[in-house]
Amino acid sequence: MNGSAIRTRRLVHIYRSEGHDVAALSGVDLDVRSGEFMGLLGPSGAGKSTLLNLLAGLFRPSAGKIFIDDVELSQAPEAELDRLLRTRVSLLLQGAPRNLMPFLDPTENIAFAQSAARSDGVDLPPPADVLDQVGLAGAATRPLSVLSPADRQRLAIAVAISTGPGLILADEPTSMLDHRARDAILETLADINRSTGATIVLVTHDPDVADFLPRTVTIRDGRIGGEGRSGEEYAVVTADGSLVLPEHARLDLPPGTLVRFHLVDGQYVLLVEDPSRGVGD
Ligand SMILES: Nc1ncnc2c1ncn2[C@@H]1O[C@H](COP(=O)(O)OP(=O)(O)OP(=O)(O)O)[C@@H](O)[C@H]1O
Repeated sequence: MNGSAIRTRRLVHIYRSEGHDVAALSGVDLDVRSGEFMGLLGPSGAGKSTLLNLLAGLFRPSAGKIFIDDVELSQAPEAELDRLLRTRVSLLLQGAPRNLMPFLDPTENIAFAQSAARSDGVDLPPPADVLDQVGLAGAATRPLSVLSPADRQRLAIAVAISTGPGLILADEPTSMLDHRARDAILETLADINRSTGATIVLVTHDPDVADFLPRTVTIRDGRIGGEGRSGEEYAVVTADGSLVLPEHARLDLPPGTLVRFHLVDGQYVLLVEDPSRGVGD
């Protein structure tokens, strides 16, 4: 199965609460290719969870567009949207227990997660195969209370993949785990990405998780603040032609700094104007 592609254009989200509005996203243009495994980084309150929830269709953006494959979420008829989000998109909430039924064993949790898609006539693998895929074959009928935190997270992942999604959205799937468990969960997700081709977008605060991922996008103040590719940091030109400075350059280049773009041997070089030079010097 192919992974889903994501495209957002000028995505804006404003939370309206009594007395004041909060602009959580202020114009996000994000492209994720089918089958990518990528991370969303950024400081607390930057808008990562809001973006993830919008991609999962949990609520509608205040403005802008979200495409999952060729479907624009705000234009899709309700029934098509429901079906797309139920069959193609899985959201893994932060904290394994929020994704699980505590009184059901692992096999029953998978069967429960699959029940709606099965009644739509979708052909799905048996729960035992899904548990095997995440390394939980030996825990099929164990009560959740005896599973380790890492195994509970594996089960939450199993639930997320049990409907054969093309897109897995995971909110901090490795938080609250020790380093060994974290690395094992990342390997499990990487294996799912390779074997099923599903696109995976995960939110993380952990620099070690970011280093593991082939691509990261940093959200800052509700905008795309930069991109990382295999450890290399890049600034990103936005749709309106502006360039968000990397955090470290902001200290040296305060607002109002003049810069020139020079083309030298086919490469752009950014030259910072000497602030002591007056107009007409
Ligand atoms: N339901 C809500 N009502 C009002 N404001 C909200 C709501 N949810 C989030 N916000 C605000 O929107 C902004 C973005 O929040 P969001 O949770 O998306 O950030 P985040 O990057 O995921 O942060 P964290 O890493 O702490 O989870 C913040 O200023 C937050 O306070």
